[in-house]
Amino acid sequence: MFILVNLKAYPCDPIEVATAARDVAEASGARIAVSPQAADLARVAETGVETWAQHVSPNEHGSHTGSTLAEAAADNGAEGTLINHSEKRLKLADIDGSVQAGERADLETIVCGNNPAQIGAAAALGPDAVAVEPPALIGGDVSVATADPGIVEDAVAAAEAVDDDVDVFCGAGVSTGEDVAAAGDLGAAGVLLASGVAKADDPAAVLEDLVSGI
Ligand SMILES: O=C[C@H](O)COP(=O)(O)O
Repeated sequence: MFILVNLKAYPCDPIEVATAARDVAEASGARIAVSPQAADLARVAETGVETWAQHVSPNEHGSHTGSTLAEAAADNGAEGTLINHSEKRLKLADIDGSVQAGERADLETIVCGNNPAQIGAAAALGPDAVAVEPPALIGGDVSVATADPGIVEDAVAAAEAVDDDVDVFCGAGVSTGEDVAAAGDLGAAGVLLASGVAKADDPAAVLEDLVSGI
């Protein structure tokens, strides 16, 4: 199970979380990545933790003010990128373009979707993985794997029906090792989480608990 921690725009210290994630990953052998704000990519990557962008634009180099180029993310240490997160929705053509941009820059790609139908459509665009996140459960304290296990199972089936090379992640409300284990039991290859770590008083302790569920 891959544990991907999205720091969103929470007022946490990205270096504290990155350092804790690196240490827990090294001690446990678990795959843990941290996804900070674009402006923090380089200094988070310098800690040695696996670093992901929260978004990349579909654009190539050119007159695209305000864009986040996949190449720039990669040059600043990103190894992968989220695309179409529930809080950064894109048009279909732009999701496709961002997946291609990620591939162009050698970034791993995870396309997010709200439900199994969107997950099937996302899988058809050829990302490395997709992540199902019911918006109503994001930021809450009940894991998607507990509150709505069917949506995870249906997302796994939807992706598999399109392309069984595309891994399925789930996210929303994941904060414990039990949540990670439950997600794995439903067929998820990883979890996408944010508030459980980014808002924690002791991110290292939460990460240690999370990896206990792998
Ligand atoms: O990117 C992370 C997801 O939106 C889940 O967020 P959450 O763990 O705060 O529910």
